[in-house]
Amino acid sequence: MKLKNSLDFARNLDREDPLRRYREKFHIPTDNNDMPWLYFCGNSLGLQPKSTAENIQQELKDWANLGVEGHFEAKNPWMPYHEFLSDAMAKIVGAKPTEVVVMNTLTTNLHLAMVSFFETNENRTKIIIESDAFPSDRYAVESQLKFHNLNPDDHLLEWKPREGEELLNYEDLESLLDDHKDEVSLLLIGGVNYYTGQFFDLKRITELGHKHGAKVGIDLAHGVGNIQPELHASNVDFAVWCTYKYLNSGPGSLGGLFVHEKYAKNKELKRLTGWWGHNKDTRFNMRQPFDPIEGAEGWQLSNPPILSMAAIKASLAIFNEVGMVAIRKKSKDLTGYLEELVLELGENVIRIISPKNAEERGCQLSIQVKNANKELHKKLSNRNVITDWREPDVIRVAPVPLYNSFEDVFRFVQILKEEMNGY
Ligand SMILES: Cc1ncc(COP(=O)(O)O)c(C=O)c1O
Ligand SMILES: Nc1c(O)cccc1C(=O)C[C@H](N)C(=O)O
Repeated sequence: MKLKNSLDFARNLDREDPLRRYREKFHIPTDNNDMPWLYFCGNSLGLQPKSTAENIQQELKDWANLGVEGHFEAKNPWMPYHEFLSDAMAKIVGAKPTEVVVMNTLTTNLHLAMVSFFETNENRTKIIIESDAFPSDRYAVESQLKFHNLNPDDHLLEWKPREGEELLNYEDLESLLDDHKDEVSLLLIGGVNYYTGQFFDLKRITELGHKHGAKVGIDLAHGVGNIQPELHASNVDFAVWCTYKYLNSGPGSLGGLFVHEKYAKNKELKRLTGWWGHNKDTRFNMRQPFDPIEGAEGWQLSNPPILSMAAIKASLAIFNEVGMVAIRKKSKDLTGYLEELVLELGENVIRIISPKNAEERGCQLSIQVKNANKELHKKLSNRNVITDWREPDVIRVAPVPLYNSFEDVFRFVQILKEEMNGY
């Protein structure tokens, strides 16, 4: 019998992996000897699909040959280009195509959504976020409060972990809502927390929020393409995400917005507007009063950058082919294997703060090594192991099912073991 902790065992898992051929579809960075890096940073910037260049080239070619006529005559006409992304994106987040749109970037979309869904009245003035929300989310929320002349010190509430713990408990969220009865207007939660990797029960959170009269928004930066958020069924009011992490669409690429179908026809909802959100039939008549497109498209402002969208289109084609069910299945196996090998290093020297239950996390494990500091992360990088360090003391490791292998995981743990010596 092969030992789990052996290269042979890992290679065997790769041979049996139904998704193994997808690794070939990505550019994996290599060292000077053409050895592939051990890349575990798809939670920050996903790797480039080989089909991306071809997709972008098509649009460059059409622009060169057609100029402005490309809006209608390009192989993929630019005028409706964002629509080509909606079906695949909707499947990934568990939504109806009319509930999603690709536009802007994450933080911009968060602001636009808060303009619509953070409504205040005399009593309801507060927003709840996770105490360890990603900084950009916190800054965005603080600035929205200030925009409404509300002091964040009084109106920003934090859902905190218990003393000595990292993960959040739903009972504590409920107590927080009870303690601030009728005061909370919006709950904004990271669907998968960037630091711990905790994947929240979105349906449960939404039910809690709605029961207390609050709207619920989800930041899916670390969730999209990683877990299955089932946005429509969860009944969340809105969600926002980026596409440069697990959706592999390139640095600074566009974000996404989900607005639940129940708001599709609501033209009274406050929003910031632009011409791309206007009724497509009359957009070019000009001089029309604003008439929002029904659904998420009605939140668009500008005509979108086609070159970035071409990269997203390339990546979504892969997701569409594989499907989130198969991706999630491999993800649980791959991260489960990583967890097993890491725990063998000894719980007295290493600790995983991500949830133990695979249903409550995505692919990322957040690891603490006793007495280690950022130097350890540097040592790993020097050996072409790409992870990231998040202050104060966590190494985030995200094996991505589309391009990481069980062998990558095995090799990572071997190197970690060697470099941990001395801490
Ligand atoms: C949870 C979360 N929110 C917000 C951001 C900021 O995204 P962007 O720079 O695309 O607005 C990120 C990533 O950078 C993130 O992980
Ligand atoms: N987008 C990034 C960038 O351009 C530079 C550095 C980091 C990022 C990230 O996306 C960080 C990521 N959101 C995180 O969870 O830490």
